[in-house]
Amino acid sequence: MTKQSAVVPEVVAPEAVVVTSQGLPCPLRPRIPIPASEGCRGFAHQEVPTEARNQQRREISSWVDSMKASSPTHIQGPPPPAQDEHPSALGMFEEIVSLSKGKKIVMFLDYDGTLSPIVDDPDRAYMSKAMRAAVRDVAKLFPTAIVSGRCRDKVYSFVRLAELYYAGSHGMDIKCPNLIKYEPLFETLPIFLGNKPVLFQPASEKMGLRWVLSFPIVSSSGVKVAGGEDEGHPGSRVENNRFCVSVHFRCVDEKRWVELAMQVRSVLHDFPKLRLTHVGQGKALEFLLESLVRLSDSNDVLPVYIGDDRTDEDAFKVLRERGQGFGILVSKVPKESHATYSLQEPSEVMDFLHRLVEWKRLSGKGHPRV
Ligand SMILES: O=P(O)(O)OC[C@H]1O[C@H](O[C@H]2O[C@H](CO)[C@@H](O)[C@H](O)[C@H]2O)[C@H](O)[C@@H](O)[C@@H]1O
Repeated sequence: MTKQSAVVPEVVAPEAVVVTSQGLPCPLRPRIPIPASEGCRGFAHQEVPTEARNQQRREISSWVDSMKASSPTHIQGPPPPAQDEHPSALGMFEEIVSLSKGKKIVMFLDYDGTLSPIVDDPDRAYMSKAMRAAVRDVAKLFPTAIVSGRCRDKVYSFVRLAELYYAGSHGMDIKCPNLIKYEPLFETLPIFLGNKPVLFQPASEKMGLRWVLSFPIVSSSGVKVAGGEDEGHPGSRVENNRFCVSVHFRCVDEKRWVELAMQVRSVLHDFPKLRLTHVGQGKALEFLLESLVRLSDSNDVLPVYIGDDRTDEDAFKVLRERGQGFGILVSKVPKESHATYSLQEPSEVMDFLHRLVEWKRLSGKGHPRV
């Protein structure tokens, strides 16, 4: 990262907890069987032995800590200093484009915190017109995918560019562009040709997510956990992302996060197919590389993934493990990351996209192959 002061006054703003219907590892699944409640509105109050409850609290606390540490942040103060481990992608731009020599760049862009600034109200995380224009220009030159935890329709309603790939619900809902403009890249891929969008939905709506959401999420003590007018945890919010649910902590008093996480967990015991977890975007990236663009075996492809939070780490890791392409972390503060480079905020992401377009236009004839 670029400049940073020694002490950065910072309010840590946590990522949402994600409840997903995918069968992912589940660090927060209750270890103690809790009797099922009758019906779905009420959740039976149960006595959990004190030692077990303390153990649960310790687990949750450490999970909440890791969520804080890996989440997008609000910075109040001067920008952070250079971070050697993840040098600025703008500062290293020449090196980056030299890595792409003879390769086809494929762009993967996270949405929240990458293309739009983090804001308190998830429904108002708008993308600027200038950013939309930058993404549109990039997509004219390189295959470009938006990879998001949000429901695909929602992220599309913010981005509104039909020529992109969209992976919503952390990769559980993937759609190709209506019009494929990259035939020269995909000559071996009849799946893309013919103007037919391709959908990939590994999760199933039969898993009951809609049913869960049609009721208030109520804790075992009868307190509504999240969503709307919530007396128990003011500021909390549940977001329906179609194949997963986000429970937002950002506007909840930090002292209540552990309690809120414990309530979310206790509520979920009646829904065995749902998991409370951090999910990642790595699977979406792999799917797009392997199953859709079928570029994974290709040595002449350079995937570039830009993202800001823990779910993006998964994708950075995939790229590192493949030894293919690289991740760019969007963060104002130093973080442990599998990314190779960094950018501080969405405005720098836009600068990077502009430079990529300018470089491509100067160096090539608008053909995707470098
Ligand atoms: O993968 P992403 O596109 O980054 O989606 C991850 C989550 O993004 C949204 O939440 C985050 O942004 C909100 C708006 O700035 C912010 O209020 C919230 O605190 C952030 O966690 C989205 O609302 C979630 O559903 C996504 O899981």
